[in-house]
Amino acid sequence: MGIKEDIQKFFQLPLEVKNAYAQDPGGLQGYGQVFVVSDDQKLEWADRFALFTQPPQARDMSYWPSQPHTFRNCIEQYSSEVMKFTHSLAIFIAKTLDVDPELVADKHVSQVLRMNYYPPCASTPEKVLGLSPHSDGAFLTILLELNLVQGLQIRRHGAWIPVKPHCDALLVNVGDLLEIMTNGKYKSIEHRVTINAHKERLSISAFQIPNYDGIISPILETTEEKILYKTVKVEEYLGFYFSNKLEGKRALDYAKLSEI
Ligand SMILES: O=C(O)CCC(=O)C(=O)O
Ligand SMILES: [Fe+2]
Repeated sequence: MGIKEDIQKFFQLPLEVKNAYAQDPGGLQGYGQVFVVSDDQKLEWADRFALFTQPPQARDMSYWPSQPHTFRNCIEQYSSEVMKFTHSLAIFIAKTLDVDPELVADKHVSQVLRMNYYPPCASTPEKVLGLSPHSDGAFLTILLELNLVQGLQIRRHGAWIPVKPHCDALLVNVGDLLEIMTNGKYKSIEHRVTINAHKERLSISAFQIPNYDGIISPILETTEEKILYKTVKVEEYLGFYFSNKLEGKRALDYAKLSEI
């Protein structure tokens, strides 16, 4: 049994079983919604289940489901494979920037896995969103779509462009922290998820994040290069990111130096 089947089975479990892993109020881990910052906010058409998976000492096993019985194992394996993949990707990114790979090595050492279940909405699919427009606060996000239902869209020159689903491919999103670190040479991508009228959609996001107590500062290629972003504390940036409603790339304004 693989992770795709296990995620599907987990979301099919009765609500009271899933609720044994419910998020604490204000918490990020467990089963529930995300980014609920006020009572009168419009909710997203989705169920989610998030786990801190890396480094291993960050795990709280009380959130790791015992059903389906292969799930914990699958999560663990998937998590470590994605870590290896992200590491090669980060080295590749360092090469494209002509910087020492050591400089990026600690930027993706933490990982949060988030599993997303988007039920169909037969009556008014155009009136709901599975996930509001946002860019990811992470350094890199590795996304796997579990079935071939279209839903993910990216914003390009103001227009929403559907991303064709692939079940056998990993999709890589540049996150805000990579944008800051590259002084804007890699731009985080704004995206959202729409809802299908008849079919459910499932995906798993692996947010690759730097050490929580570290900092991110723009790496400059030349001394003449203008610095466009502030040096941010990772914990502070993510704290700011998670305490706000998702709103396009608004969170990144926090780190932008004003244009002169
Ligand atoms: O479900 C998807 O395709 C995207 C999920 C996503 O953007 C996220 O988890 O941040
Ligand atoms: Fe995202």
